[in-house]
Amino acid sequence: MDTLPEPSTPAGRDALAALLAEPARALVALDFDGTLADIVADPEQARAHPGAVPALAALAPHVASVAIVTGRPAGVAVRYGGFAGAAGLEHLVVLGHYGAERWDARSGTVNAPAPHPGIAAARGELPGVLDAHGAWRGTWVEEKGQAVAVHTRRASDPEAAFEALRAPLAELAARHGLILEPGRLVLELRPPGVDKGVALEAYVREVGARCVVYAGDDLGDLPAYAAVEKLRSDGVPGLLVCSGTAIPELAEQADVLLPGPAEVTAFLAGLAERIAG
Ligand SMILES: O=P(O)(O)OC[C@H]1O[C@H](O[C@H]2O[C@H](CO)[C@@H](O)[C@H](O)[C@H]2O)[C@H](O)[C@@H](O)[C@@H]1O
Repeated sequence: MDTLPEPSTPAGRDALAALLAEPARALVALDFDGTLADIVADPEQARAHPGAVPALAALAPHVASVAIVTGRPAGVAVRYGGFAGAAGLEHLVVLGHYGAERWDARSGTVNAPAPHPGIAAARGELPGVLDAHGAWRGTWVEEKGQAVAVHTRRASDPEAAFEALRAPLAELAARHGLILEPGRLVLELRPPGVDKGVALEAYVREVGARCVVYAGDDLGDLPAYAAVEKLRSDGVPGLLVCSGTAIPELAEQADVLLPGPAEVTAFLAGLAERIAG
């Protein structure tokens, strides 16, 4: 990316200017699937764009921190991202399970809470609930450890399966003290208590960032966007980047709208280049 895209809003332009003026005080936080990795039919085949690690590694030494904030288990995002042991990413942090888990490149370890008992109970009932509501051909269950997700992308009618399963899965989640987290053709049953907004705000405080960039593509990124809006109202400049237009609410709020992970990667590389001069 020879020239950085001009943010479409005054707040976005202020944030980009603040970042370029004082990069050492900035946090750059990114979602994984759909933002750094292309959306693919099989979630186990998702991998970071080949330019993502080099771009993040070029940027990281210039900013206060680079973090991945994902709905994936932290260890899975580290593996699919190719983040472990990457030169330049020695301080990378991955906040997984919407912030409930954390992997630190410094230690190479994942910190995770005790599993919520509702997950095992809901998992046990899930096949019966799926059967009772159409047993959509091609529906796939992702075992996430701290959560369980029902994917409809490969169902015979992905949107219809998503809509048909939404209410029964919300009911199953509620019965076991869980919440239903909807995403791009995925319905996830997970413990309550944390979201990407809570995680982002806490991490901003931890690193003392005075400027934030957040990039995302999905419904689960809306709380992070809201956290950036709140930080802005507290005087911390924030730049909202959206990858793709799958979620119109996100695209409409963004200061910078990019087509997908290839362009997000180019944007990160462009930032690094501009900062390095
Ligand atoms: O917070 P994220 O990093 O964006 O993770 C959100 C969910 O991403 C994955 O599902 C999505 O990507 C899959 C692979 O491209 C795609 O097949 C699926 O339709 C998408 O919803 C992942 O499987 C989930 O566990 C994450 O919560």
